[in-house]
Amino acid sequence: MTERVVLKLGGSVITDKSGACAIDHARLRDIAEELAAHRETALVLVHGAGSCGHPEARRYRINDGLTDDNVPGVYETHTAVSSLNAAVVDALRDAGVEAIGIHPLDLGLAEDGRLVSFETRHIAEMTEHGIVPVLHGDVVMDRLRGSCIVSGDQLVTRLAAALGSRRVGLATDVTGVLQNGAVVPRIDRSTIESLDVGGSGNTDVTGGMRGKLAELLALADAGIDSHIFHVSKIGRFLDDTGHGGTTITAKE
Ligand SMILES: Nc1ncnc2c1ncn2[C@@H]1O[C@H](COP(=O)(O)OP(=O)(O)OP(=O)(O)O)[C@@H](O)[C@H]1O
Ligand SMILES: C=C(C)CCOP(=O)(O)O
Repeated sequence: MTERVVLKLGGSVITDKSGACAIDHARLRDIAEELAAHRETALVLVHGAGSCGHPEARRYRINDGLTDDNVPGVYETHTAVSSLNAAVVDALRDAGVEAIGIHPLDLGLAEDGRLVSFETRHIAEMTEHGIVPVLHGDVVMDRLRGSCIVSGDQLVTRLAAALGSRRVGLATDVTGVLQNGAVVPRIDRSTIESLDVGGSGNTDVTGGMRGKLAELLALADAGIDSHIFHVSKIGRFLDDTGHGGTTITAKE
């Protein structure tokens, strides 16, 4: 079976998270060039929402559930993050990567904030043909709440488990998980207690770094390690030559 790599581009690296849907096209071009140089890798790409989705999700209180007042927020949030998805796909295609956008709203169903169904067999099939599926954190219909936000981080864990991926990376705007300014090289359930991990510095409805680590520790429990590193180290992660960030692993 093809060894698939699941890579998430943090919303903080492809948008200016303090602005209003401010897409960093120059950064996207650089990332796309790097990924084009690794065309032999069977890649499944996920990206976060950054400033294209988090502000809408917060404004319409999507995670609190749907009421008569906030139904348009499903459209507004999905449209914002879909515009970012189109920009990511365009940048990749311009660099010669056979990328195609996939929207979780179309194929997922959640219950109390967690995906309960999510088709991945077509995604596996795409990678067999050199297609790079590009998914994103999204608003998803929820059987209990009406709707919820499924983060790119939740998608990463879901995809890695479903596709049997052993290489899972999250590129962010920080060099890794930091403690007193220094990168913590390894985190497991026993060491996380002693760390000071917060949310995001900007609008973020999915828990920032704290939410990310909760997802990745659950993935580690299922036997799959993952890596958080600076976006400039994507090439080194793909080459497995040392990303200098944090590895999230099961307790030894
Ligand atoms: N101990 C910590 N080490 C590193 N970053 C931390 C820590 N605690 C909080 N953070 C914050 O977490 C942020 C990264 O999480 P964030 O969710 O913003 O990333 P992202 O995945 O790029 O964004 P998005 O959720 O939009 O995809 C950092 O920019 C930093 O502000
Ligand atoms: C806010 C939306 C639409 C998705 C959030 O995904 P994340 O940026 O990966 O947390």
